[in-house]
Amino acid sequence: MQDIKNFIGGKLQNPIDGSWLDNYNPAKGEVYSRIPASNSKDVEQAVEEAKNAFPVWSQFTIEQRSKTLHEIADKIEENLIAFAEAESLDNGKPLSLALAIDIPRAISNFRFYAQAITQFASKSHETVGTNSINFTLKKPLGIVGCISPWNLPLYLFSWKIAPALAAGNCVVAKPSEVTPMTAYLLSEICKETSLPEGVLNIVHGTGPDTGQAIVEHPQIKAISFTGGTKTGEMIARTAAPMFKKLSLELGGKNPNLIFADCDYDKMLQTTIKSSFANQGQICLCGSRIFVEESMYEQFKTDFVAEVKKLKVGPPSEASSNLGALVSKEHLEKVYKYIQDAPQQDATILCGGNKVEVEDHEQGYYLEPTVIEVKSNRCALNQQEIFGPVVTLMPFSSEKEALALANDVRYGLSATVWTNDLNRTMRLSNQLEAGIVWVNTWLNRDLRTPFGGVKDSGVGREGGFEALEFFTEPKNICIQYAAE
Ligand SMILES: NC(=O)C1=CN([C@@H]2O[C@H](COP(=O)(O)OP(=O)(O)OC[C@H]3O[C@@H](n4cnc5c(N)ncnc54)[C@H](O)[C@@H]3O)[C@@H](O)[C@H]2O)C=CC1
Ligand SMILES: O=C(O)/C=C/C=C(\O)C(=O)O
Repeated sequence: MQDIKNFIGGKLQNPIDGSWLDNYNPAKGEVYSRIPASNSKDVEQAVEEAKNAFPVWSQFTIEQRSKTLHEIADKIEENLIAFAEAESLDNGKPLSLALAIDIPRAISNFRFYAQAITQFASKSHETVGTNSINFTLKKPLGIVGCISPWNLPLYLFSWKIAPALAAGNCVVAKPSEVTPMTAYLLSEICKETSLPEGVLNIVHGTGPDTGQAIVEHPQIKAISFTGGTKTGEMIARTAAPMFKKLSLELGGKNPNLIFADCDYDKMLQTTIKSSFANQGQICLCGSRIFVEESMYEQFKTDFVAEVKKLKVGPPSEASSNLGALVSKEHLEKVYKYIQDAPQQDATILCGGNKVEVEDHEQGYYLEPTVIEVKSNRCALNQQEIFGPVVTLMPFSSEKEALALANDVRYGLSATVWTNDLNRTMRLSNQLEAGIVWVNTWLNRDLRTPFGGVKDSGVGREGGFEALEFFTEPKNICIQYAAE
C-alpha cells in the first residue's frame, strides 16, 4: 500500500509521531493508501522551514517567481494523465472530468498567476501643493496557510497556492484528508523544479489536528480556506482575534431561475450540468431550481427525462456521467436528506436510491435525484446537501422568483435564464450572490473576483484580488524640498 508523505523543507517525510490515516478509493469503498495524521509538531516544522525560506523566495525577482510557477505548470502538464487518474481514484469523480476540467484548471491556475504577478502594480499619489508623494508597496505577508476541500482537490489547492507563491509568500498548505493524493503528486514534482526548499510545505492530516494547528500558529499571517460554512466559522473564531487576514470561500445553496423566454435547449442541457456535475459536489451547483409557472410542467417532464438518461458508473469508464460520492459519510449524509423528503411534503420525481455498480459493490454511488418541493423553507431548500440532489419549484412572477432566490442564508452564486435584458439587469443587481451567471453556468475567467456574500464567506479569490489578499500594502510618503 502506498504511503503519502508530508512535504516539508523540500523533503518528503513521514509524520513526526508516526500516526497514519486510511485513504479510501470511493469507487470501490476500499482503503488504498495511507496519509500522515500530522499534528502541531509537523506544522511547527513546516513553519520553521517556511521562515528560513522566506528571505530567499521573497527576494526572487518577479521573473524568477513567474518562471518557477510555469515550471510547476509544465510538470503537471507533462503528467496530466497520471494526475487525472490519481484525482479520479481518490475522489470518485469521472476520469473524463478530471482530464477535461480538474487538472487542466490546476495547470491554468499556476500559469495564470505566473503571468498575473508580472502585471501586479501599485499606485502613487502626488499631493500637489505640499511637495509630497505617496507610493504604496505590496509586500508579501511572510508565511500563509492554505486549507482546501475534497470536491475539486488539486483545482482548489492550486487556486490558493499559486497566488500565495506568486506574491512572494512561503506557504504551509493542507489538502483535504479525504483527497490527499494529487497534492502529494504536486509535492513530488515540485522537487524537480527551481522552487527553493521550504517555500511550499504540504502537511497532511485532519482538520482538527493539522488544520487547526495551521490556523492557530502565530507566525502564519493569513488563512485562505475553502470548505463548509461550519468549518469557516470555527476558523474565523480562532483567526480573527489573532488579526489574521482571512479569505473564506464557504457553502452555497444556489438558485437557478428559469424564465419562459429563455433559450430552452441550451438551458436544459446546462441545467443538467449545473445540477449534477461532479456528483453535485461543487459549491456553485444550482441546487434550487425555480421555474416560471407557464412552463413548469414542460420543464419538469423534459428535465426528469434527461436526468434518467444519466449513467452512474465506475469513474474510469468513459460512459459514466456520474461517478462515486467522495466518502461513505458523505453518501449517508446526502441519502438522509432524500429519505427525509416525504416528511417535508416533498416528492421524489426521479432517482433517490443508492446504486450498486458491478464489480464496485462497496462504492459510494447515488442516483441523480430530482425532488419537487412545496416550500422554499424546507430543509431540502435551506441546507447545503452538496450531492446529486436538486429541487424544483414553480414561481409566478419575477418578484417572487427574486424573493425565493434570496430567501436563504447562503449567497455564493445564482443563475438566470432569460432573454429579457431589462430583467437580466434588475435581477443581477438584486440577487444576493457574489456571482451571477446569465444564460450560462460555471463560465470562468480567472481574472474575475470569485466568492460569496452572507454565509457563503468573506473575501474574494481570483485575479488581482488574490494577489491583494496575499500582500500587505505599505504606504510611503515623501516630502521633498521645493528648491
Ligand atoms: N467549497 C465548498 O463549498 C465545500 C463545502 N463543503 C461542505 O461542507 C460539508 C462538510 O464537508 P467537510 O469535508 O467536513 O468539509 P470541511 O469544511 O470540514 O473541510 C474542508 C477543509 O477544512 C479542513 N478542516 C476541517 N476542520 C478544520 C479546522 N477546525 N481547522 C482548520 N481546517 C479544518 C479539512 O480538513 C479540509 O481540508 C460538506 O458536506 C459540504 O456541505 C465541503 C467541501 C467544499
Ligand atoms: O474557481 C472555480 O472555478 C470554482 C470554484 C469552486 C469551488 O470553490 C467549490 O466548489 O468549492
